[in-house]
Amino acid sequence: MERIIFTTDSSLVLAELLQGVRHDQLFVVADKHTVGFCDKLLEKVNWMPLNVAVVDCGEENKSLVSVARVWSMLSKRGARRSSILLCVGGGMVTDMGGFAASTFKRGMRCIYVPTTLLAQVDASLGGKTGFNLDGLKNEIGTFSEPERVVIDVSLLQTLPVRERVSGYAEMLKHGLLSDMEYLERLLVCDTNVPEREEFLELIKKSVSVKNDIVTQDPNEKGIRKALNFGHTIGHAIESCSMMRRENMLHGEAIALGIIAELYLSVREKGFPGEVYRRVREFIKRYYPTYPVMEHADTLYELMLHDKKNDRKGVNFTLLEDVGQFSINNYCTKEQITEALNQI
Ligand SMILES: NC(=O)c1ccc[n+]([C@@H]2O[C@H](COP(=O)([O-])OP(=O)(O)OC[C@H]3O[C@@H](n4cnc5c(N)ncnc54)[C@H](O)[C@@H]3O)[C@@H](O)[C@H]2O)c1
Ligand SMILES: O=C(O)C(=O)C[C@@H](O)[C@H](O)[C@H](O)COP(=O)(O)O
Ligand SMILES: [Zn+2]
Repeated sequence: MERIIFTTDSSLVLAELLQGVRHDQLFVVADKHTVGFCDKLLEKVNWMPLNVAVVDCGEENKSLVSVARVWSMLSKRGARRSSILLCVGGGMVTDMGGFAASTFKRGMRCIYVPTTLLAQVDASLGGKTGFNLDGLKNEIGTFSEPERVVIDVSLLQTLPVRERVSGYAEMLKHGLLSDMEYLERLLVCDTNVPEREEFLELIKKSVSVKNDIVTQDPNEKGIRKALNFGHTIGHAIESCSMMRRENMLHGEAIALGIIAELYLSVREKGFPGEVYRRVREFIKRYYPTYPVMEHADTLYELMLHDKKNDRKGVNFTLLEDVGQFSINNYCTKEQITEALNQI
């Protein structure tokens, strides 16, 4: 956890972390919204606005074009391996910027300042970096941890409610993977008007759930596949929606994936039906739906690209109970279609 710093004064923390880094060796990547945070974040640091790469917002820009923009800026401005790339933004920026850092000159130093709920509780942690290719999620990527992750929940004040609800889906996943007490707290918390202190506690709990799993299996050989719960189907929904140029958010797609994969868990692993129904009801109340049955064949084709798959077929993490997961389960197209029908 030493890598993860919680603070309410991120500009002070950054000034300390960047002490000794020459101003011409500090580089920044942000998107068109989050670049607005840089003046305040770096108010105590001598930095050069020319050393900033600004990419367009949104999942469709988690792309090779954006990565190349970051690489070009680094190269033209004389970045070295010992330079620092500061990634300021949501999961799009930390995944894509982290990838750029992990490959520039085969790896340069990197620090994340996650500015969305989703990035603070999930995307900035654990070292998965990458970008999308031909509509497929994170098709290209590396495992590479930033040196530090600076989590400042005061940065979330400007986050639109829809983005906050999206991030909450990954917290629900963490609740399902950890214990009933945490899941219960999430299910009774109003995602629209969270009470600040309580919300900080929930964020810290999610960070520790993710961190505990990643520490045991950083390269996803085994139990880290638990963190992919909801994603076999969720990523297919997200890709389908991205290819159709709809604007579905990662967490919105994962929430629907959680419904379907919990249903499979009830059917295949005896997950308690009552908990499934409560989680489904919560997701139905707060998240937009998607016409999955209209796209069932496309979704199945997309699932065939899931990174967890091997020759046995489409690979699912399923749950036996809250906090008890089972990895490497293979489901048939018929089982998957029945699960999609529950969304
Ligand atoms: N590496 C991982 O382990 C991991 C985990 C979960 C998700 N992800 C990835 O994360 C991405 C989604 O991340 P996201 O939900 O943060 O989306 P995002 O990075 O696209 O940000 C969402 C929007 O919010 C804006 N924004 C960011 N911070 C803001 C703030 N404080 N105030 C106002 N607006 C703000 C952004 O500019 C953007 O328009 C997906 O690509 C997903 O695959 C990665
Ligand atoms: O950290 C992990 O491991 C996860 O699976 C977390 C997910 O929430 C995240 O969306 C991740 O990027 C998915 O990775 P992928 O390997 O399925 O592309
Ligand atoms: Zn995710």
